[in-house]
Amino acid sequence: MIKIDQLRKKYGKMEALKGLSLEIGKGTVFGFVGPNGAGKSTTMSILATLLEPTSGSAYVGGYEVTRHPREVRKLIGYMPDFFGVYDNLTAEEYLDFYGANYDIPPQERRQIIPQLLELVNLSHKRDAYVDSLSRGMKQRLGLARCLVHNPEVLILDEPASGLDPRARIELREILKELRDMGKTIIISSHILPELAEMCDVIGIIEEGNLIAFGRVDEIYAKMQEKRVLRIRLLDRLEEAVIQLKQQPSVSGVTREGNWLVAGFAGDDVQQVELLQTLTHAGFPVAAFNEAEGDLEEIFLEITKGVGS
Ligand SMILES: Nc1ncnc2c1ncn2[C@@H]1O[C@H](COP(=O)(O)OP(=O)(O)OP(=O)(O)O)[C@@H](O)[C@H]1O
Repeated sequence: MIKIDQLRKKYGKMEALKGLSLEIGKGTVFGFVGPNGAGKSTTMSILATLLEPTSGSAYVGGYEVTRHPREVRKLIGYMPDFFGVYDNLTAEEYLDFYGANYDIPPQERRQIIPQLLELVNLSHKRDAYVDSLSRGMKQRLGLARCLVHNPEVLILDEPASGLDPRARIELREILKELRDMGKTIIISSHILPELAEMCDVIGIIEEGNLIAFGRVDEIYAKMQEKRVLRIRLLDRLEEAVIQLKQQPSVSGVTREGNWLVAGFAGDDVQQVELLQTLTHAGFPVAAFNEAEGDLEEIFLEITKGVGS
């Protein structure tokens, strides 16, 4: 659905994109991760036909963005990271205004707008002025705005930034609904775990280069292989080290005071079995838990070099 090929963008001497290439299939939720200034907004603006690349090409639904901007605009809904101010418009008027911009006839708009407000949980704010809405509500209204012409692709630039946890959950639920409707979604953030929950595929961009690209389920499968267990014993630590080293799922046992730290390649059932083995052998286990995996580190490790 989306193809980016050797995309470069220079702002004066500054090269914001240095030959970015990637492909996103139809119906995929793609998470675009990178620190501030990495080039996410630049890439998204090019896809949204608002910015010309210096060289390279980008396609949406088979249309090259610089050669067929009109066709591309019909296919996409774009939500920038900043909103303008709309002093005198209510939520409903705001959507109506954008619907009219897309030449949707008034009668059709009267049908679509209540549905959109319902989708983004803003039916009760239909007559509220846009400026009076909370940040989370404005984000949801912005999302409704990109949907007025029922686009196949959504390009959302940092939609979760500045939202409180509850507003983030609401946004995530709406994105799930949109994914179920078969939309292809590109969503950016500088926080990987935030995106991993709602995306199928993730790409990491740094200083205008794509440094990693991969499926989220593959990353989680890799995380399973790299689990770390922390076990606290009241006594008999050296004996327990020997016992643990005999288990095929355990590797690299080290001792930190009363704690044993062990690499573990197994599922939850095998983890329970390991605990049972220790307690049946009479070891005084006071604590048995799993250390949090570093998603970012594992992701980079398994997808290193992609795009370079
Ligand atoms: N209009 C512009 N003129 C000059 N430089 C720009 C312009 N827009 C962006 N840049 C620079 O290009 C680089 C990439 O910026 P971009 O906004 O694409 O990054 P980003 O990953 O979206 O970051 P953020 O999360 O901060 O939006 C940055 O160094 C930025 O300062």
